Amino acid sequence: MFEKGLLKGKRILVTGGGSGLGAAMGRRFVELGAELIICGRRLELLEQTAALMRADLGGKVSVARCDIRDGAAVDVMMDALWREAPLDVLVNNAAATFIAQTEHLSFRAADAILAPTLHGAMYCTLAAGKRWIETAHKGVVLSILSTSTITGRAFTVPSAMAKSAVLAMTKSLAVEWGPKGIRTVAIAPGAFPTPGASGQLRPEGRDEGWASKNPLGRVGEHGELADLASFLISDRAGYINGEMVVLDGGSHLRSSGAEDLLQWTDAQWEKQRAARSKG
Ligand SMILES: CCCCCCCCCCC/C=C/C(=O)SCCNC(=O)CCNC(=O)[C@H](O)C(C)(C)COP(=O)(O)OP(=O)(O)OC[C@H]1O[C@@H](n2cnc3c(N)ncnc32)[C@H](O)[C@@H]1OP(=O)(O)O
Ligand SMILES: NC(=O)C1=CN([C@@H]2O[C@H](COP(=O)(O)OP(=O)(O)OC[C@H]3O[C@@H](n4cnc5c(N)ncnc54)[C@H](OP(=O)(O)O)[C@@H]3O)[C@@H](O)[C@H]2O)C=CC1
Repeated sequence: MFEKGLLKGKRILVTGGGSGLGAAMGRRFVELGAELIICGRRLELLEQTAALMRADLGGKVSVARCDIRDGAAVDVMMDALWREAPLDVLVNNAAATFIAQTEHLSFRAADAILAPTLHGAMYCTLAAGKRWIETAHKGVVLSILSTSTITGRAFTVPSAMAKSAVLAMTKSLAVEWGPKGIRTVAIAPGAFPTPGASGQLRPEGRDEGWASKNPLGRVGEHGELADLASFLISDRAGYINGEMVVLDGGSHLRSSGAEDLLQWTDAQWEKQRAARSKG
C-alpha cells in the first residue's frame, strides 16, 4: 500500500508497544523502515515482542521499561533515548480502562484510569515536545483515542474523560506547536479486539455485538489501524495537524457501544465487581 521506506530515518517511540494495537502499529512502522522503541511496565513482554519483530523483520527495535504514570520516570526514559538520538515521532498508545457503574468507582479506581490515559500521555508529550523545541527538531505526536471523545460513553467514564482531554491537547498543541514544526494528530479506533481490551471491556455475558452492531458487520483489523497510523506520522501527511481520524466502520454513528450495559441487572454488576475483587 505504501512506498517502500515511507518511514525510513524516523525514530519512533510507541508507548504500550509491547501488546495489542501498539505492537501492531510498531510492527508496521518497522516494515516501513522506521527505528522503533516500545515502552511499557512489563519488561519481559516488551523484550518478547521486540525479539519477534527483529526476527521477522530484521529492523532496529529496542525496549524501555517505563511506567508513564510517573513523570520523573518518563524524563529518565526520554533522556536515555535522546542520548542516542532524538525521537521523530511519539505515539501515545498506552492506556487503561474497565467497565464499572460510575457511582461505584473509588477515587483510586478513577485515578487508575486517568493516570496512564491522561497524565501519562501528557507527560510523554511534554517530555518529547520540550526536547524537540529546545533543539528546533521537527516532531509528530500521534495519540490513540476513542470515539467516546465524540459520543461520551456510559460505564467507562474516566476513560472517556481522559481520551477527550487528550483530544483537547491534540487540537491545542496543533496551534501552539505547529509553528515550531511539531504536528499533533489522533486516531479514534472503534472495536479492534485485543486481549487487553476484551479482558477489560467484554466480560462473560457481553460477548456479542461488536461486529453485528457495526454498519459494516465486522470489527477492525489491526493492519487497518497500523496503515492509518503510518500515513498520519509520515511526511505524506505533513499538512494534517490537530485532526482526529475516526476508524470504526461508522459504528459511533449508530451507538456509543455501551448501551447494552444499561440493561444489566444489579446481580450482573455485583458479579462483575466480585470477579474483580478475586483478582
Ligand atoms: C458495539 C459497538 C462497539 C463500540 C466500540 C467500543 C470500543 C471500546 C473503546 C474503548 C476505549 C478504550 C479502550 C482501552 O483503553 S483498551 C486497553 C485496556 N488495557 C488495559 O486496561 C491495560 C492496563 N490495565 C491495567 O493496568 C489494569 O487493568 C487496571 C486498569 C485495573 C489498573 O491497574 P492498577 O494496578 O493501576 O490498579 P489496581 O489493580 O491497583 O486498582 C486500583 C483501583 O481500581 C479499582 N479497580 C480496578 N479494576 C476495577 C474494576 N474492573 N472495576 C472496579 N474497580 C476496579 C481497584 O479496586 C482499586 O481501587 P480501590 O483501591 O479503591 O479498591
Ligand atoms: N482495542 C480496542 O478496541 C480499542 C483500543 N483503543 C486504544 O488503543 C490503545 C491500545 O489498546 P489495546 O492494544 O487494545 O490494549 P492493551 O491492553 O494491549 O494496551 C495497553 C498497553 O499500555 C501499556 N500500559 C498500560 N499502563 C501503562 C503504564 N502505566 N505505563 C506504561 N505502559 C502502560 C500496557 O503495557 P504494560 O501493562 O506492560 O504497562 C499495554 O501494552 C489504547 O490507547 C486504547 O485505549 C481505543 C479504542 C478501541
